[in-house]
Amino acid sequence: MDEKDVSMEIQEISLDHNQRLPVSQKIDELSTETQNLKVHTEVKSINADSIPGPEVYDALLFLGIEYETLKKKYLEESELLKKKYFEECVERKRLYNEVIELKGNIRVFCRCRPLNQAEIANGSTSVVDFDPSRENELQIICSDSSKKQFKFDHVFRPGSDQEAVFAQTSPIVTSVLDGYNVCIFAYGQTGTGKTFTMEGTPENKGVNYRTLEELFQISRERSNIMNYELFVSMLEVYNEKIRDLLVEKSNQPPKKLEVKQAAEGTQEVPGLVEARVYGTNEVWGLLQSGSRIRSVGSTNANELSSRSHCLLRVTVKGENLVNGERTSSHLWLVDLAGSERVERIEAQGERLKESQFINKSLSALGDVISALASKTAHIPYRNSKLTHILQSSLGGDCKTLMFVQISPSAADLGETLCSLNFASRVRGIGCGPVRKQADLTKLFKYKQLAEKLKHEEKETKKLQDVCRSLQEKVRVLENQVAVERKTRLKQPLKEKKPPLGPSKLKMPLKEISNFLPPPSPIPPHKTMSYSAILPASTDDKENMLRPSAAATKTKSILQPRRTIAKKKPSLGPSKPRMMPVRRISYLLPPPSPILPASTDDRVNMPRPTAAVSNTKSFLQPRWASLSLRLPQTSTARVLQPKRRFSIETLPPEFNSHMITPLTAELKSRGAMGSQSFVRNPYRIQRISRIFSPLPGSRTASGATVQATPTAMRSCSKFMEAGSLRPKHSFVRDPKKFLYYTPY
Ligand SMILES: Nc1ncnc2c1ncn2[C@@H]1O[C@H](COP(=O)(O)OP(=O)(O)OP(=O)(O)O)[C@@H](O)[C@H]1O
Repeated sequence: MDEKDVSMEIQEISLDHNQRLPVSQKIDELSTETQNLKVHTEVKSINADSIPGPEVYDALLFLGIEYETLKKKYLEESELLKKKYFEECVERKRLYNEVIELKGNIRVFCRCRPLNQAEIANGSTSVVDFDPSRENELQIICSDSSKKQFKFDHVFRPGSDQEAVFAQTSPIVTSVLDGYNVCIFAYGQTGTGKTFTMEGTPENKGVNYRTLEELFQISRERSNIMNYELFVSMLEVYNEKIRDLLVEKSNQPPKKLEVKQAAEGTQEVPGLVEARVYGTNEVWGLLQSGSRIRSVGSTNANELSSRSHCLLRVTVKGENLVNGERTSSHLWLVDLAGSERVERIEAQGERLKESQFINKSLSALGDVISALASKTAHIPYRNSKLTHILQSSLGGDCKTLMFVQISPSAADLGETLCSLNFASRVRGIGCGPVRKQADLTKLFKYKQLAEKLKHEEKETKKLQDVCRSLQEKVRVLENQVAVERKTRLKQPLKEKKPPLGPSKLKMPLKEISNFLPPPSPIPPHKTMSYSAILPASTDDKENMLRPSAAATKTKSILQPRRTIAKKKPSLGPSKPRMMPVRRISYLLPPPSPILPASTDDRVNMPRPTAAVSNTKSFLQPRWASLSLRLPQTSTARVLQPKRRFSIETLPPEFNSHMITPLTAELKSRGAMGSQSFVRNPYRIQRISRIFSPLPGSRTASGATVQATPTAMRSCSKFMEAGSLRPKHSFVRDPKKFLYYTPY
């Protein structure tokens, strides 16, 4: 019986009897007891030693609080540091850009390669001379032993290594991280080291690799506030065709690439490979693979001559982690094809064609640079693929750096001078910040505006002075008028003449259009007063001009300060007497029926025509609108007033001294007469203006005519009412003048 059979038997026994064996039962009981004992012992030991006291809890609590405080402090300080760093970055960016702007947005570095083996073997000598005291200058010894000096932003001598070159270049390339578009290109004769400067060799890596290395380095440094993504594209422009250098060569024909304008206005090449790069390790391999595909050929100037322009584009997309600001900028690193003379390299066939394309695009680049220099409105970017691609990164706010590569060999003297002259022209663009130069044009405009403003201010000041002096004169005259008015008001009482008018008619000077005549030796009934010209019961009464029918009923109207007369058709045979009134408000009759052409009694109005009669009276007023001659015994017919205007007359003693522009002219023509021009009030206006006194002229009595307020008002009034406008706006104030108001 084997072991299997025994266990089967035990199982059967157990199942049969449905109960366990006493041994196994005992074992179970014992194991349970042991377990309980174990737990009991453990619990006992815990109670004794392991439960921490309240001091431990306190300590734990304290540590927890301290941990929280420290954590909070750390977070605060790191925030503060971040902020400070950000501020520093902003300030650095601002200062750096200021420096770049001051130096010029286009900078030119010159690099001279050493004499190569072949040249040394040929016994070629160097024609480039460097003055140790002048770092940025070089001299070219011409064939006639004369020296030509050139100055650039930096000059690298044959001994300068790649590191020294990049040390000067790095501030410009890194501004791409601040959101600026940057373009660096190497220009020069074939075999002068353009590719060496830009690409370099595995032992002496050039600007391209070092740039990416620097960009990675800085983006790592700024990682706490900035997040950068770097992309690389590589293309060549060969015979005016764009070729993607990051696409592996295949049997399929290459994709046709074109320059297109993106929605944001930048120039893009749709379909161009854009490789995201994360570190320097992959970059070198990528650049090398691109360079390998590049079109090269052998010329007698360079065994591995670049037959195309090689463009490396680094796109930087940045996100500011503090303020969320996003930037996207391009850095172009261009290795141009050699600027060689076709005949010099003895190019033929394919090489000749290549050279022609190369020279054409280089000349287009020269044109763009010239246009940028002369700030012409149109920059011919589209004349070549090269300039079209670089459009967004050449000129304006972009930062441009040009390496002009030269050979020291005497054999290359001509080409060297050509390259240096071109580079000098390019540098001319960057003489001073682009924005500053743009401001100069604006500055000139502002200067002109400022001068104009200054002149206008001067004029205004002058006018204000004139206005002030006129106001002063008016004030003086107002006082005089007030005194005169008082005197006149007293006089009629003394002489028992009818009162001049109710005192309530005392109006401010502005509203006074006339004064009553001074007391006259002529009996009252012969003077041109209201009482005289409005007899109560004769025909003359009807002939008198009156303002309205109602007016005649009111006595107050008959005693105005301003005398109102009505013109009559016939005034009788007697010689009319000159009114000593200075101004009379006159109501004009309708023109034709009431103004007989040939009676002495008519109202003789001055007019400047040759037909005017010999009567000099119309010439008497100096500031008068009209001189009025009225008969001593008038038999005027009452006429319906047509128009109302003011007439001024002057006392006869003014006659001989009155000189106005018009009288002078009329006198000289002998054309002064007495013909009335009442019919044409517009002419009156003009005459009134012309009759206004000459500045500073004085009357026989010594009064300054110019200062007479009536004259001023008279003149201004007509100027205002008629087509003749006052010269200056300040005399347009309607309150200052009485108006000639036709009604
Ligand atoms: N500064 C330098 N120091 C040492 N060697 C240099 C220097 N510059 C150029 N060279 C060497 O001169 C040769 C020609 O240089 P490179 O090919 O860069 O000229 P290139 O201007 O690019 O010519 P191409 O326009 O024909 O392409 C290379 O062998 C390069 O290593």
